[in-house]
Amino acid sequence: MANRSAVLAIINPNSGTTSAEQKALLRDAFLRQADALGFAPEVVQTTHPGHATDIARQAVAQGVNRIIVIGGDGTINETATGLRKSATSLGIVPIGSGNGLARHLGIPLKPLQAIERALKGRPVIIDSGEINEYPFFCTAGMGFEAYVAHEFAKEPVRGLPTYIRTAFRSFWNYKPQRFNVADQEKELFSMTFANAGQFGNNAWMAPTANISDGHLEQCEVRPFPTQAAGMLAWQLFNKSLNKSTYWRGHSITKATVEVDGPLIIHADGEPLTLPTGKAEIRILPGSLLVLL
Ligand SMILES: Nc1ncnc2c1ncn2[C@@H]1O[C@H](COP(=O)(O)OP(=O)(O)OP(=O)(O)O)[C@@H](O)[C@H]1O
Repeated sequence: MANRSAVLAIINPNSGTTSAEQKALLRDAFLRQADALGFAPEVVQTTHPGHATDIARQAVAQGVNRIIVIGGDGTINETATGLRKSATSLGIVPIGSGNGLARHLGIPLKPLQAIERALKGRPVIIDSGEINEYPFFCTAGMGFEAYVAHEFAKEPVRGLPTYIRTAFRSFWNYKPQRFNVADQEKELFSMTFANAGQFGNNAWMAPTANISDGHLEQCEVRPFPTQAAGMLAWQLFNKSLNKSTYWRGHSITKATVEVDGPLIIHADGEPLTLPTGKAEIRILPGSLLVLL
């Protein structure tokens, strides 16, 4: 028999709210479909945070062509980190809480369809971003969205209902922050660096972001009166936040943001803290192959 092309699936047992049984069914479906299509499939389950990056790097070194993540944006981030600037393509089977990258790219949200897409799809080049040493593929940001990411990480249960509750509670506790951006002091509710247009769950912070144009969208939301919150939330999910007078966005390739004291940020929803208070953001054009 001719040599079969290797395809590796990485499963995060901790992603989203899918049960262990459902994940086992997806693993079996992946193995079956890949085998039927003539691949030599293998599955690895992550055992700890950061594990997916190591697995991906090892697979790249072994010349594996396709790596398929069965997980959420955090696991996709970790895997894609190991694949940047390599010839190995990333397939996405979204089972996370937000699935921002999959939604932006139009990848099916039904896992069986997504498996088929990843196995039959062709590699398409996209950009990625970096905030200090942390890569991101969807969005990175600071202000309210970072505050929510840090609060969400403290919750014992993941998933959309928990996220909504956390965001709602955070809104009442959060105070807009002062940022120094390009030597200009500004008070902002939030600041986002968008490679993809949305955070996940169709919350479109950057409705016009193009994931392969060699630029990030820097989106700023000014502080707003409480009575404007409903309209802003509606525009966020209606993909029309760029029509709001509180929103401002422009295309960048790099940016520097500073605050007094440690800066809390997120990269693809993962909560991080920059102890120096300084964030350097940049685009890495055409740095990842995604199976579409
Ligand atoms: N075996 C494991 N045990 C515990 N945590 C893990 C394990 N493997 C990976 N992780 C961590 O789980 C976190 C969450 O995973 P993931 O992003 O896939 O799901 P999610 O958060 O539910 O989805 P989304 O990012 O779409 O909200 C990641 O930060 C990853 O580092």
